[in-house]
Amino acid sequence: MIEAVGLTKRYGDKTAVYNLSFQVRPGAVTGFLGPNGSGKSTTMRMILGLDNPTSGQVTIGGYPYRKLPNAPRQVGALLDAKAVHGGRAARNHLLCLAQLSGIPARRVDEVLGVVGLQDVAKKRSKGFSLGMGQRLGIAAALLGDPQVLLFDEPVNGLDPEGILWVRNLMKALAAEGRTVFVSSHLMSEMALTADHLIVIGRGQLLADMSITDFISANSADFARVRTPDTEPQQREKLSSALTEAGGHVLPEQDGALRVTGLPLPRISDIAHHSDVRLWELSPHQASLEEAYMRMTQGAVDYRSTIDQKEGLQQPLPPGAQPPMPVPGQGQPGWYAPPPPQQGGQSLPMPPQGAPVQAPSGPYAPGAPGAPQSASGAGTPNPYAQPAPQASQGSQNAPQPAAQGFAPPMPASPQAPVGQPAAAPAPQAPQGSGQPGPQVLAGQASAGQASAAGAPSAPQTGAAAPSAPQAPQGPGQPGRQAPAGQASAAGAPSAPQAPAQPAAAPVSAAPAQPAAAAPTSDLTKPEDAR
Ligand SMILES: Nc1ncnc2c1ncn2[C@@H]1O[C@H](COP(=O)(O)OP(=O)(O)OP(=O)(O)O)[C@@H](O)[C@H]1O
Repeated sequence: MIEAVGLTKRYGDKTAVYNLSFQVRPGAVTGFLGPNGSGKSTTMRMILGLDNPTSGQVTIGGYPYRKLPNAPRQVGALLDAKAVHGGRAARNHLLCLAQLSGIPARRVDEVLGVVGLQDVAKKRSKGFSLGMGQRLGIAAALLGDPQVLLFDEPVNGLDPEGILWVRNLMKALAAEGRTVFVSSHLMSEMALTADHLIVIGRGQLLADMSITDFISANSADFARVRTPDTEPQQREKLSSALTEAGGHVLPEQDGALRVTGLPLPRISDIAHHSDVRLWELSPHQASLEEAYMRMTQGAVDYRSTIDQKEGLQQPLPPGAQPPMPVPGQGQPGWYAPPPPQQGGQSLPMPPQGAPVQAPSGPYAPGAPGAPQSASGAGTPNPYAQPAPQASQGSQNAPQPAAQGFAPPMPASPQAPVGQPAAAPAPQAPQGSGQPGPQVLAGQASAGQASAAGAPSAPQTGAAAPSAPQAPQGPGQPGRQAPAGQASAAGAPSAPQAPAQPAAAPVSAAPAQPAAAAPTSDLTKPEDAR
């Protein structure tokens, strides 16, 4: 299990992650979502010990990554598929990583087969397509047959078949009882892959719940009603009748009506009593994408100047006033109103200028049963800056609710974090200038090139150079070394982290290994080479 408590990361005056607390449990695929720049990669880097938290902590199986014995055998990661030595053949690349971790060479061929790169194993990776690079990165993550896997945008660049393969692979890995944490911007893919979601916006926790709960909490069922296209007056008549009955009616682009607030049988009765014929009356639920957009749109930092949130809002008829939010149903104009219990206040984000509110949710510091934040709680909320004057409205500024058709945000869209912060000067390496553990970034599961004579360390997925982490000292295996199995008791077959905190897996007992999943036996020390 991965557990973050009060995790905060600042780069100079830029707060990338703020007071983040969550758990990623074994036996499930946990999706990690958030708009661009919301702090996903930074969080993943902190999980992998590639960045130090400014405050708070994150552990894997109860240990910070750097203190995990034989981490490459316990944790595999794909952060940046391009973080490979391009001049090295795919197989040799994996072989280097395997050697650093004491993984038998035969495992290299296994994972090459698993990712479908066996035919190009001897080709240099610099000639690889984006998708082939992703596959190589996934192979590296699987190399140590780890119990915990992190993937940052794993389907990036993959063709449909590759996407399907990754989806099945993630599910199979989770079904084996592994912890699978995966970020993606592809909502449709997440909807098909993830069991649980952690959503962040501007570095703060927005949601931590099952995918079904997330959709129902951020959307609501609605009905599509269609009257004969040839009789527009029927549509008007029905629209009035439904509104009179307490429904909320919005026009769909194809001429249908989107009705919320009334059950289908009631809509049918009203149509019948109004003597209106129906061509369609169908129930609908918002998609994950709609729910996600609805939740996060106020936390989007980077938005096109021509983006009018098209598709999220119904255009207002000429001269019409924006509808008022409906208590218990949120703001009309969105795909669907929020569920009554949410009252349109689904984002646990602090109001502008308000005192710091720790993220709510089951794992929020201070919540019953929640781990206490080591620090971070009580620190000033970096987002609680004075709101800009309306006249200064920046493109990045979240749209305040006063704009009528903005979605029902919680107390406030945050004051804008502002432009992307210039990267602060990278911190001085604390070590001797060796390529630090960040060389593992691309494939953190296994030692990356440093010890294998590879060129300078590839950085993680983040654009800005993260501070080189202190090497753990010459000769110290750290994450690069193939140290014995984590459980140290010489039981390498059990890649469970020691002192696993008691936390029930989300899903039941691990299922049977799936065919696609790596199942090689890395348990015998003598197998290591
Ligand atoms: N090394 C760094 N120095 C300075 N700022 C950084 C650094 N790394 C990340 N940031 C900033 O922290 C914020 C979060 O970045 P991060 O890469 O974690 O976001 P993300 O959610 O992964 O974004 P995306 O979806 O675009 O990949 C951004 O504003 C980014 O500019």
